Amino acid sequence: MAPMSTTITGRARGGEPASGGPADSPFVRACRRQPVPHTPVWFMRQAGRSLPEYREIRAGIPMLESCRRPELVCEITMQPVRRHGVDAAILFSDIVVPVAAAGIDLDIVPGTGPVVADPVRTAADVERLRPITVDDVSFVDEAVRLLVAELGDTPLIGFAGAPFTLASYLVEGGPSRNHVRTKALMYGAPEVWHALCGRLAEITAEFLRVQIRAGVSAVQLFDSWAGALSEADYREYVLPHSTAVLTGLADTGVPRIHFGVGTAELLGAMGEAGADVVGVDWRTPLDAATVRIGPDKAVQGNLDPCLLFAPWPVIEAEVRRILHEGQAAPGHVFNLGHGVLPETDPEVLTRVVELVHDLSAR
Ligand SMILES: Cc1c2[nH]c(c1CCC(=O)O)Cc1[nH]c(c(CCC(=O)O)c1C)Cc1[nH]c(c(CCC(=O)O)c1C)Cc1[nH]c(c(C)c1CCC(=O)O)C2
Repeated sequence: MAPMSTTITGRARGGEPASGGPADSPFVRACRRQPVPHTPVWFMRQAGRSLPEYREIRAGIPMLESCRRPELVCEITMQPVRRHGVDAAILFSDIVVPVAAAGIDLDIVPGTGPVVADPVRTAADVERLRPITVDDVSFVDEAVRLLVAELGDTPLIGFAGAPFTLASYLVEGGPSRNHVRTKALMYGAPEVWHALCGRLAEITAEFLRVQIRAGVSAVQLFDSWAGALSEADYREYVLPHSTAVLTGLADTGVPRIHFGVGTAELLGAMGEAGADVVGVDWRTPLDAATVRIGPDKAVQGNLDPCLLFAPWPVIEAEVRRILHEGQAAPGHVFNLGHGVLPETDPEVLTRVVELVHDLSAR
């Protein structure tokens, strides 16, 4: 990793790629559907419990507290970059960080996920979500600035949770299998639902703008649980809010990635929300996904995270297949179809990075 010796000048503005720097990296170029020297690769949840160095440095520090310490965020974000040689870093944070900053009392419980003390289910509850400014998440601003200086030519991905996925945690009060209460609110009190998602869209957009102003090279909007919806309901209840977030960032010129799980039927609609890149899970081959998404967007994915537990020849064959199918798209960022599982052998991840680079070298 080349240390950064001068000020950052390589970042793209207004969609014009500068030469050198992260804006000219294979990852950002692939997002923009430009020619690349090799297919770039990173992994969702690459920073986390699969790494012994992560478990060591996090020991005794609660998750949300870790997200609020810029030096620690910087170190955890760097760990997978150093170890695996991935083409992008992703900020160590969580989708509920801006919601906590907006005034919602919540915690991230190990082995469970986000837990909300008083779930949001009425119009009065929605009022508890106040808008955020950079001052509410100054630790994120600081962490991104530290990272951009340390990463040099390696791009940093900022991220946020999309309104539906955030709303699901807020309405259910925690992780949910069927999103029953969320859907009950959506169908039963659509005006409350839209007010909630409208506020979440504003918070999310500001959270992403803070990261963009601090220097991230791309952003990913995680709508992890959108696959629970039919396309018709997605279009009616979710798409307007995700569109507000993504199209609201168009003026920044920073590539936008939009990802969800189980979204085979939603890929076209998710692309319409204003993404440059659509993330695809392992259920849909990338060539089929490209037909649904259209020829003007790149794709990201889509190795099944469970495949990393298979014998190496099986993994190798799958990586080859995905690289081949990814050629149907105008740009391909190699990734998993969802996050790295905590039990994953990190050495396998490193080998996958090498393999993707070797097989795709042009
Ligand atoms: C749904 C969602 C959440 N958080 C996130 C999503 C969207 C992505 C997805 O679909 O997986 C996003 C997220 N959360 C985290 C990142 C860090 C960056 C990365 O390396 O990808 C990112 C991008 C760190 C984290 N966020 C969390 C951890 C684990 C906390 C720990 O290490 O103790 C990490 C590394 C906690 C968390 N936070 C959440 C869950 C479901 C969990 C796991 C709970 C558990 O199994 O312990 C909510």
